[in-house]
Amino acid sequence: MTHPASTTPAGRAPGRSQAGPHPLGGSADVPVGRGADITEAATSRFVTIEEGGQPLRLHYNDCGTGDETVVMLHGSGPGASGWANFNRNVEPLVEAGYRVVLLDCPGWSRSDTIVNTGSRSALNARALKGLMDALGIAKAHVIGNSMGAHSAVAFALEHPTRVGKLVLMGGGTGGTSPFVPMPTEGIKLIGALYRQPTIENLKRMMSVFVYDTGSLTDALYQARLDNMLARREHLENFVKSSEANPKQFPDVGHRLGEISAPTLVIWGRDDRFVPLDVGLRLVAGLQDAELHVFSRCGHWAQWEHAQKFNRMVRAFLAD
Ligand SMILES: O=C(O)CCC(=O)/C=C/C=C(\O)C(=O)O
Repeated sequence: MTHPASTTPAGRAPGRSQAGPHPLGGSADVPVGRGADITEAATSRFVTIEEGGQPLRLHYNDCGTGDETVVMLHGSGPGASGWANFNRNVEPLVEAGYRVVLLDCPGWSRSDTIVNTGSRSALNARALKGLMDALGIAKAHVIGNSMGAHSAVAFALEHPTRVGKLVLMGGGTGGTSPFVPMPTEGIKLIGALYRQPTIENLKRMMSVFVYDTGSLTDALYQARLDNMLARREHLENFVKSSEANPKQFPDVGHRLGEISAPTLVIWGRDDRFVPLDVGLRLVAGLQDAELHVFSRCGHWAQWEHAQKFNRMVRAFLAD
């Protein structure tokens, strides 16, 4: 894989964690503890790792304290971020005693931009390893949504001793569905939105994204649009990456049997981005997996059915 240097100004020492805004004070390296307000601003951090011989600055949110860490990896939509994807899922895990880390993958939100011509699943897995190494996290449970699930599987394949349990929603491997025309309608709408980032195209994408569009507020649309337009280079570089390599998320179905990590697979029956049969492939291929399907649910199970999702994940991780 080759890619131009990221936009990070040279000279930052890889592996050093740097504070983002931290109104609660305290060390840049100390996550916000239980009980303190868990907000995006209070938990915002930066770390610089090395990728392809270049410094790559990553943004992440570090929430709670605990002996066990849960890392959450977001999806590939324009304007996505760890916080945008998982803000309904952080506090229940912090309250259960976990440290929760939300990574913004390279090319999203406040992480450095990048043109990726290889496997984006593998790139994100390297970023996760670099983050964990920088933070001294030896092992973590990994929760991945869509692209985040593809990346979690790539990480488990490359670093099996660094993974506790996996929770995969709406993703986990690329490949062709035997039942649904590809690219799916949702993936086509994501591509259109990257190329023409307008509120109209955002609403078109989100109208397919979740089952109950009544839950999508103007505030959510605006926040998402602001996120998208704040980093136009991310949008442009996603398009360049896809043109250079249309298979950003390769099919690793033939390698799923290598993964022994206990895995909870969760899908929306009405997922119009990554179809349910990918979930069936995961359960069939992984060594130790179980599947839960939500009816009345699209591509964002952790958001659309947050309370039940959080209860299930807490029980699965504690088991
Ligand atoms: O192309 C794939 O297989 C992955 C698609 C994907 O990751 C989409 C996710 C979108 C979001 O999570 C989002 O827009 O928040």
